[in-house]
Amino acid sequence: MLDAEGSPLEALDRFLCEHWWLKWVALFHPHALQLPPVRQLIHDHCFDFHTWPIDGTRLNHTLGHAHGLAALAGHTASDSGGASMPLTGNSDAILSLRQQIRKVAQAGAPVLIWGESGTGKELVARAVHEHSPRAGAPFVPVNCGAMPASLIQSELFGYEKGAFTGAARDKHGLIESAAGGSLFLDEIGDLPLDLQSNLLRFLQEKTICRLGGTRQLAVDVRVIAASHVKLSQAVERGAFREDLYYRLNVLALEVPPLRERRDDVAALAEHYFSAFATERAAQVRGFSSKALEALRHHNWPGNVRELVNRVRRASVMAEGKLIQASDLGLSETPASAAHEAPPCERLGGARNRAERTALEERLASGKNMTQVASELGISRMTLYRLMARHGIDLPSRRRER
Ligand SMILES: Nc1ncnc2c1ncn2[C@@H]1O[C@H](COP(=O)(O)OP(=O)(O)OP(=O)(O)O)[C@@H](O)[C@H]1O
Repeated sequence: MLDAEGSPLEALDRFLCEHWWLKWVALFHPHALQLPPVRQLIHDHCFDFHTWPIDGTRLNHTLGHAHGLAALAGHTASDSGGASMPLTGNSDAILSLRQQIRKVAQAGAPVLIWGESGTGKELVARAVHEHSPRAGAPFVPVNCGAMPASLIQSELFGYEKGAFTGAARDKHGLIESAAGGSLFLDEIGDLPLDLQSNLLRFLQEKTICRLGGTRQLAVDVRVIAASHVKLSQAVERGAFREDLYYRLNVLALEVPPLRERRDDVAALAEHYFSAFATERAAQVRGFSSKALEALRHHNWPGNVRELVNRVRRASVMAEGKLIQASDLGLSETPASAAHEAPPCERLGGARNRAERTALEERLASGKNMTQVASELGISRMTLYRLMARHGIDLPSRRRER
């Protein structure tokens, strides 16, 4: 329960973004509801809200309802074998992604998730489902890239007895298994063109026809699709139907690569270090600072999946109390490289510019080198070294007399 009286709403908003997977019930004084930011906060984050004085019966009802839905979501996640774990990370990119997921979850339109391999697209799809009104119904993941093209049709749409040799009885397809819930079509770009037409028909008409069948069966399923290739480019190449692309691309979510949200790396590493607690070597207590630095500077071509694998391996193989960079299969970041690497680049660049400006301003004053060095608080040797590094000439008038 929240009482926003006197709370800085921005901090509250951030807190709620970070704890987005909980179902919040707000309690306000009636006059607070006049404030647009409070109304926005309720709209963005709350399952329900109440005003003083509390109506016990209504509150009991709300809490029971919220608890019931949360329990259902928990069961669905474990039934489908998936982790109901929230997205780890507090980078601006992840905060904004969580906010978008929460909004998208409430709508009924298809969702298209784009991101490099291993960035967490499936986790995002599960999160959309678990925060949607469909949370109590199944989440059915299908990897279109991993399934032989010849099987996809019958797997997705099912078949009727006698549809082909060996079809001894009617079989529900995966779309029907997801009834009331969400169907996650991973690597949708790999779906053969003829099946793209069938999927488009399903999205338009909300009915399916089993293989070998003639009846149109109504099925209520929300489609969440994901791709690691930009589908707009696949459309240009003629590999993906343009009409299907527009149907799917109503609500688009982009999951950024890990190298663009390095602030999340340490949190993810700690998270998975704890998650592998039962299988790790008993003496291992955590990461050395050099290991954390190496993690931060690695470029993560395999994104979060690569991080999970490296941390898992290191947790098992580490011999000391602390995981070293070598246990993670990474080389230690040399001190100089640490300053050149992308996250420090901007700071390094700003520092360089400030240094050069300070040098040029002092040198322009026409004072001799001893005076300039002393005003800058450095030795004459350091001054010469810095001038050489910045390529600043040594004009004769500045030369030491
Ligand atoms: N923000 C995150 N917090 C915790 N775990 C994450 C996060 N993002 C990804 N993971 C983990 O990284 C692994 C890869 O994630 P996922 O399978 O969702 O990626 P993907 O983008 O769907 O990959 P692909 O395109 O190869 O199917 C999983 O083990 C997932 O749990």
